[in-house]
Amino acid sequence: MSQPQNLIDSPVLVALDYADRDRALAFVDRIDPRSCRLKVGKEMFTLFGPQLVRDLHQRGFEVFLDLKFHDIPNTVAHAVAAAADLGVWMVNVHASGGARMMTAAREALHSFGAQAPLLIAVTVLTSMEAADLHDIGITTTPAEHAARLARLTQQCGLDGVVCSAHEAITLKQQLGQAFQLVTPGIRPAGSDAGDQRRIMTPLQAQQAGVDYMVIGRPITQSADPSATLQAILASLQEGA
Ligand SMILES: O=C(O)c1cc(=O)[nH]c(=O)n1[C@@H]1O[C@H](COP(=O)(O)O)[C@@H](O)[C@H]1O
Repeated sequence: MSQPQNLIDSPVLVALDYADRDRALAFVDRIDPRSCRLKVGKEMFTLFGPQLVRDLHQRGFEVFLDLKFHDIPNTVAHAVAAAADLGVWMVNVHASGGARMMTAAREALHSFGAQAPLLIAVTVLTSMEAADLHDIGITTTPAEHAARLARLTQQCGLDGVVCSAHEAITLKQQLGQAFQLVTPGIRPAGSDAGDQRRIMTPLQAQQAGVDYMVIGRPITQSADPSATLQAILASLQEGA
């Protein structure tokens, strides 16, 4: 295990969603590991596997392994333990996998002690709105459904949830400050929403009390990704 010990204070998690490893690393090599953490998701992990995570660790970055595990409890428990073996800083599952699945995932991390990654659960994807939930038989609002899944996640002893920044204020009130909120669907003013639906600007998310904000395309697809990241960090510092 080669987990970097950055102890960084930045709330920004850059979603490293590139199909090209060289382009991804060219960006990574231009930024400081103290300025953000990196999220490796399904695209890059499928293309480049665990070696990519090791390469990022070697460069001093902490990594959120975003594979959103959702399977039978035994399979998810082993997958989460494999992520811990890789030394990642954070790993996630889908809360809709249910209480037994989330509990199995948490128990799989016991033996890692203080080296265990943060374990969080996805509530309602930020790309989903009420009509999408309705299609799959859920008739409550995204906010109500996210709150229900977040409560279940906390009861199972996980560290926090992935949700929309729109839900942050209510979830912090209901579940307490220590329960970590990770919010994708972050769009600096004027940037394209793309497939995201429940969005907020970085500053609004910070003011709503989120712990970590995931930002992908507004940074990675900008003409100068490292300058865009710096501008976002500066706007957050001004607002703090
Ligand atoms: O778990 C996630 O990170 C996640 C959950 C969610 O509800 N919505 C969501 O967008 N994500 C991830 O966050 C990133 C958002 O990227 P951008 O939309 O490009 O900023 C992507 O890598 C998604 O896979």
